[in-house]
Amino acid sequence: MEIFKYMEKYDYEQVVICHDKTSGLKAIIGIHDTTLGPALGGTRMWNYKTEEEAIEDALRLSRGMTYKAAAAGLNLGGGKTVVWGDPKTQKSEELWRAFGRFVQSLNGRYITAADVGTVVDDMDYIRQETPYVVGVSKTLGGSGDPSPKTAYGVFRGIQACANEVWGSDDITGRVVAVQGVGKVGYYLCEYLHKAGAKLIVTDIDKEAVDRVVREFGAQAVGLNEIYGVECDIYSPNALGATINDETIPQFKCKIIAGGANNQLKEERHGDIITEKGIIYAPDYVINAGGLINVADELKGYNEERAMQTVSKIYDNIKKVFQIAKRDNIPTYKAADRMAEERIEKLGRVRNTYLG
Ligand SMILES: NC(=O)C1=CN([C@@H]2O[C@H](COP(=O)(O)OP(=O)(O)OC[C@H]3O[C@@H](n4cnc5c(N)ncnc54)[C@H](O)[C@@H]3O)[C@@H](O)[C@H]2O)C=CC1
Ligand SMILES: O=C(O)CCC(=O)C(=O)O
Repeated sequence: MEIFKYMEKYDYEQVVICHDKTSGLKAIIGIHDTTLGPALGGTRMWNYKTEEEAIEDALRLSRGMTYKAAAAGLNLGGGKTVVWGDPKTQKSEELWRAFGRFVQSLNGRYITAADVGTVVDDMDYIRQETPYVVGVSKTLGGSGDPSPKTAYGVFRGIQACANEVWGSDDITGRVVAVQGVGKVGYYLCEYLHKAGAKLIVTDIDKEAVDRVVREFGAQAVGLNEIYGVECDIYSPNALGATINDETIPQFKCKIIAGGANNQLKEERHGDIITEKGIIYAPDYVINAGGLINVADELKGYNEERAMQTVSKIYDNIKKVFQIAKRDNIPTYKAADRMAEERIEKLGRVRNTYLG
């Protein structure tokens, strides 16, 4: 991979390669854009096959965070770390503390958090070396598991979609097909059930399915059946890339709105569902509740305030729809435009010399 070519193409600011022999730390911090504020994004620990794969992931993910933060209305830029290693066998206190010292050396340009392969305990070790980490334990002033907040944001996004399609936030009697009833999916089902929706669910974890059937009266279906069920809303909360050439012909829904990351297999699938008349809530706008929640820690965590900000995902989704109509483009492109416009305008505002 030609790093500078890639950085130039997508306008990256910085890539930091961190190594510590004692702990075996191999980490790559990607800082994409800090126009709006310090770059915030989680640390992913993964056993990448190659060095190149790890660098590519750090870059791709950090750029995604720029868009997520900008679209959420946060004063934050985009960053992400990948730690190259097996999260099951290669974690240690010294590894996280070595990493924490690298984060500290950036003096607040980058703030880390948890991601795939990392948990609150890892963040607590990092906190011993730097204040530039969020998603730490509640006893350290942190906000704990972000999943319920992510689910609340997805629920608010679904209400915005309902309003767009049926002219009302009320989802009483609407049928929602929920794929994945893990952390986010479970809490989402709870919100939907309380709001009077009917649930059809699937998950590879039978116990997780049984729980939502028992608690929320959901109907369980097979893993591949979920795409073709008669429903009003399809809500992906498990895997990425479930909007693809195989699934699109099966969809009977009017709305796609869920918490999973990277839902469109390819961008063109966003065009195809728009042509089919399906309203799509762009993933990084609707699933920003976790980010909004951890970002609140920077002000001294206040759960009520965090929930109020998460609730605004309703307005963010509505704004995406307005831009899509204004510019006659699919919603996934409108989301990018909304984020880019905010960065550009505020970037210019922040150019003013303050003396
Ligand atoms: N937890 C959070 O706050 C956030 C999560 N996300 C995204 O939301 C999605 C769900 O995240 P979590 O709930 O935290 O993860 P999780 O691991 O708790 O839940 C995912 C669920 O999907 C199920 N699953 C896996 N493969 C499946 C398949 N082929 N068909 C049906 N179900 C399948 C798993 O068994 C599991 O129950 C992920 O894409 C994640 O990246 C995005 C933003 C924040
Ligand atoms: O929710 C978190 O813990 C950090 C935010 C983040 O990295 C993400 O939303 O992907």
